Amino acid sequence: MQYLTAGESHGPMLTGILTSMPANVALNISAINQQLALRQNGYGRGGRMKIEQDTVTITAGMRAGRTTGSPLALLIKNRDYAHWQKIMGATADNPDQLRVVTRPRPGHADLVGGLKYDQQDLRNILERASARSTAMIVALGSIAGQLLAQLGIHAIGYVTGLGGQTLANTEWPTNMATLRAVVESNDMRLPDTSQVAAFHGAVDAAKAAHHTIGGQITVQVAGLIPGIGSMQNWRERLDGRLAGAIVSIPAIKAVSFGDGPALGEMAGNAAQDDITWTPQGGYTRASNHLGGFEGGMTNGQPLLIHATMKPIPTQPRGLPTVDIATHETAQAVNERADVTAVPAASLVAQAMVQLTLAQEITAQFSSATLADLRSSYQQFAQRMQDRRND
Ligand SMILES: Cc1cc2nc3c(=O)[nH]c(=O)nc-3n(C[C@H](O)[C@H](O)[C@H](O)COP(=O)(O)O)c2cc1C
Ligand SMILES: C=C(O[C@@H]1CC(C(=O)O)=C[C@@H](OP(=O)(O)O)[C@H]1O)C(=O)O
Repeated sequence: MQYLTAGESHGPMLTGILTSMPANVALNISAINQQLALRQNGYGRGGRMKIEQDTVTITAGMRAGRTTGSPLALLIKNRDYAHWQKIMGATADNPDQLRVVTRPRPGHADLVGGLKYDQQDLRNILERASARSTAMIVALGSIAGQLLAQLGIHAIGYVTGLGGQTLANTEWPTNMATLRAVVESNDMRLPDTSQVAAFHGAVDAAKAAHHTIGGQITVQVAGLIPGIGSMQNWRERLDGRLAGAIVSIPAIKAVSFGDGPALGEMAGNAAQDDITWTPQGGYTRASNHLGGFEGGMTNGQPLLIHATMKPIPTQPRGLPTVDIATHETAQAVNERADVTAVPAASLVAQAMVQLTLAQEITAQFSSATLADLRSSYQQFAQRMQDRRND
């Protein structure tokens, strides 16, 4: 399974391709659109999210509501394109309307990208570096999620910290359906709704102070059997592949599993997950310090993946920079921006986890059709279960 996206932030549309999706999966398009709406809904987003109303159109790989096994092609239109058509250079004969960007923003791709691709107009970099592309990632991830759900695997991304404020309570629901209902009930994607007002306050304070904030995200995955991924070679370690996928999300600067950085401070005998066995339940663990991975393989515990998002780089009061046209000291361009996008990024992280798991599972098991995948996955699950009980 492979996926790619194309499209500029203020261009006409985003395009996505997803290959090797098993045949005969009934896709729920309104469920994809619901995820797109949730991605837009996060508290702290800028004016752009008032313009867009993302919905997906699937133009290939599906007939009569079911996948055919052919590559899926997706498109999401950019409503904002109506305002940017001239600036985006829809025709070659309007160079004076291009609104050239020459003052790169520290923390964005503008300067390095401009140098690398030899662009004097940094818009040619920022348009594609923009996290607008994450709308398509969420659509693709939702499709991967629908496939995983057929195997009883469910992922949810949520926010656990914002601008230095972190959730103290770790007693939020462990049942995935309840957790999802709580997370999707509030525009901060918090698993603890008693904290929503405080987190809104952090966004409001940042906005009033003319700066931006980052935060902390967790993606939790339930229902995975042990033995997905492998210790045989570094590329096959699933925890490594997930970490790479998460860090590829714009503005994500750190990723960890289970107790994460705290593991480095713990005594060795307290940092592992002791193994127990009962005739009824087979092998079990009383704890999940390691976040569901041993040797790069799932160990049957829920996955707990944490990510840190840096503050949005575009500042209402542009940061010190250099104008690339003159080399003079300048104030960075102030494109309209989000105060924070941690809630949206938690959905993007969820999508990247869904895509990576779907990639891994369709590679490990026979997957031309959903029936093939189900039977080979269940056969393996049974073998792991038998081993646990023998
Ligand atoms: C959902 C989402 C929304 C974002 N919104 C903005 C924004 O409004 N303004 C901005 O400067 N950066 C925004 N970013 C972050 C930039 O896209 C990112 O910092 C930039 O592409 C450089 O990549 P890097 O931070 O990974 O180095 C957003 C990121 C995400 C995931
Ligand atoms: C468009 C999206 O996010 C954008 C990501 C982004 C950036 O620089 O990454 C900059 C902003 O775009 P604009 O300059 O048009 O306001 C965000 O709104 C989106 O999430 O759909």
